Amino acid sequence: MTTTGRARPTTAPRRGPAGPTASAAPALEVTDLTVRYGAVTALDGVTFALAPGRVTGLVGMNGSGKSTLFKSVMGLVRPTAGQVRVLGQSTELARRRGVVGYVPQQEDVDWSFPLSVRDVVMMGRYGRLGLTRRPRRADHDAVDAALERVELGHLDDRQIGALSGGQRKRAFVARGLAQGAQVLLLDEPFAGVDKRTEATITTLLRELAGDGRTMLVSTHDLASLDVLCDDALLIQRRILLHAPPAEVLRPENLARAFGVDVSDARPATVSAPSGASPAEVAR
Ligand SMILES: Nc1ncnc2c1ncn2[C@@H]1O[C@H](COP(=O)(O)OP(=O)(O)OP(=O)(O)O)[C@@H](O)[C@H]1O
Repeated sequence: MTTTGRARPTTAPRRGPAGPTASAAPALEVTDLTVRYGAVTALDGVTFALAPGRVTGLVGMNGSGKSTLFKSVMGLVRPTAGQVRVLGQSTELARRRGVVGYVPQQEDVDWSFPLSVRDVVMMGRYGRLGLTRRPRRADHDAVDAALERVELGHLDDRQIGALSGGQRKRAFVARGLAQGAQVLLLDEPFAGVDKRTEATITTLLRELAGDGRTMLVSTHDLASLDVLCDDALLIQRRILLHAPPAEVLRPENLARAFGVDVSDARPATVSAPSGASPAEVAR
């Protein structure tokens, strides 16, 4: 399986808003989810469902609740109200069974920690290790397969912080694969990576969706939204829109989410000279 160096895909395979898997049970179902941190309401009645095998972008300004949504799906924050089901299971069960995986934001990780790439990917197997916590043949095989899938097999002994930004993201995707995650949450996987690396990660995520995995990806890179995603969620504490990328990128919809006129955000005109996306400019 080769992903590195592939040409940038021109667009995500179109499945339409309903798609062939629309009749399948949702891979991720969020119902009336409200999360408050003291006086701050981070999420307010969030409701949506994702069908299996789709890549969905999560688009919203800073502080709109994207990370809180991810943490809720991972069972790391307790909802004030509402519920989350992953493949029909509670968040606690889904996390224990490893069916949901998380690729964190760059700044949420201590990269100086003395762990190799292989150690990080092996973490995906922790839920399956016996009392001895000693990996068995099947665990090593799963880690090898995951590393190969993301093309990091040759760097497995390297300290995790000694990887490039894009390689670090791929290492965490591999952790999710080793774990057997069917639902992957990726928190800004394109932050700080160059265009070529972005294309490599995009191709990898599209391949994983082709296998039937479901991905929710927060991104400020609006120009690439329709290359990566089948659908997008526009969020501002609540879900403003759940639609194909072209619809979400309509200036009037972006203006609702960002509170300013970001009409330059249309894909054809989005490449601002600074390289910053309109969403980043709008911060
Ligand atoms: N632990 C916390 N305690 C109090 N308030 C919090 C906490 N975590 C987040 N918030 C607040 O909740 C709101 C949503 O934050 P969240 O981190 O989910 O947004 P985000 O969309 O991920 O932002 P960004 O794009 O900057 O990562 C913000 O107003 C934030 O200040």
